[in-house]
Amino acid sequence: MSGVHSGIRFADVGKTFPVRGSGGGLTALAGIDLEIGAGEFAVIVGPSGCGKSTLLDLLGGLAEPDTGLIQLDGAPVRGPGRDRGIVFQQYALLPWRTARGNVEFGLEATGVRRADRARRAREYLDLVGLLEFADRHPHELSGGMKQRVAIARSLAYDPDVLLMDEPFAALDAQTRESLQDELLRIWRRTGKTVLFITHSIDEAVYLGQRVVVLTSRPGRVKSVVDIDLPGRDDVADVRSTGEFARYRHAIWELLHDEVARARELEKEAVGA
Ligand SMILES: Nc1ncnc2c1ncn2[C@@H]1O[C@H](COP(=O)(O)OP(=O)(O)OP(=O)(O)O)[C@@H](O)[C@H]1O
Repeated sequence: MSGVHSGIRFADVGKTFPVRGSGGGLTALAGIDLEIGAGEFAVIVGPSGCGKSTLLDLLGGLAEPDTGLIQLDGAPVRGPGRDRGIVFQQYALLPWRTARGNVEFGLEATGVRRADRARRAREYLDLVGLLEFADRHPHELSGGMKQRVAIARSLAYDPDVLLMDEPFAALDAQTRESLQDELLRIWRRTGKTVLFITHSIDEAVYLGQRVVVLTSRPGRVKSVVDIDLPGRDDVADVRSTGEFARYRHAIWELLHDEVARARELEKEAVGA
């Protein structure tokens, strides 16, 4: 929608939050260098509090970096925009609107004509398999369905990039796995660039073409792991394969020390 989508670039990005009463600051991210190609599915993992959400907020234009540069398609990010859709852990649906009404909501603000809104809402509810539930309100939908509505709502703008901050964390294991498959299917069909945050190593290995491991705070890129599971679509239960286990273990090892360090930091903060 915004010309040719050529990808995302973080160059030496840092973010420090002021700490009230101390005169100092808390550095959430420091020296982040990362490039994500157009159409790539990248997953970010890291210990709690290492700045994952902050990284996504910066790319979403919800916050500004203190140092460095974030570029989308070669141009600096200067605020939120319809070229980036965001899906959070909590569905953030409007309770008084139906599934269809929620998907149409964002389009209303952007001046899309009524007939076009209805067409797009139908198209994207169909894409997430919820066409039959279009007239239900959020309280009549399961958690997984609500999250699918939220995904449809983000996709309806036709953003180039989908930013997902632990979107499946609140769901039960089975629903989570089926939404992972659904997301992969949608990603393949739409060719969107996806940046996905998770705490689950399994989820990261299952979804990502690359898994970016961040250090404990301040978050830096510790390692980027290429995931190559060629048999993913042919194997009934790819999570049980030796290859999957090897990737899982490699990322676990990378994370292990960082999680321990993050715990120490937490203890120090409480003791301070
Ligand atoms: N607006 C803010 N003001 C002050 N501190 C903040 C703000 N937002 C985040 N932080 C702090 O910055 C650090 C990074 O937070 P962030 O939410 O990005 O981490 P995270 O890796 O997403 O954590 P989690 O895995 O627990 O969700 C944390 O220590 C957090 O307390």
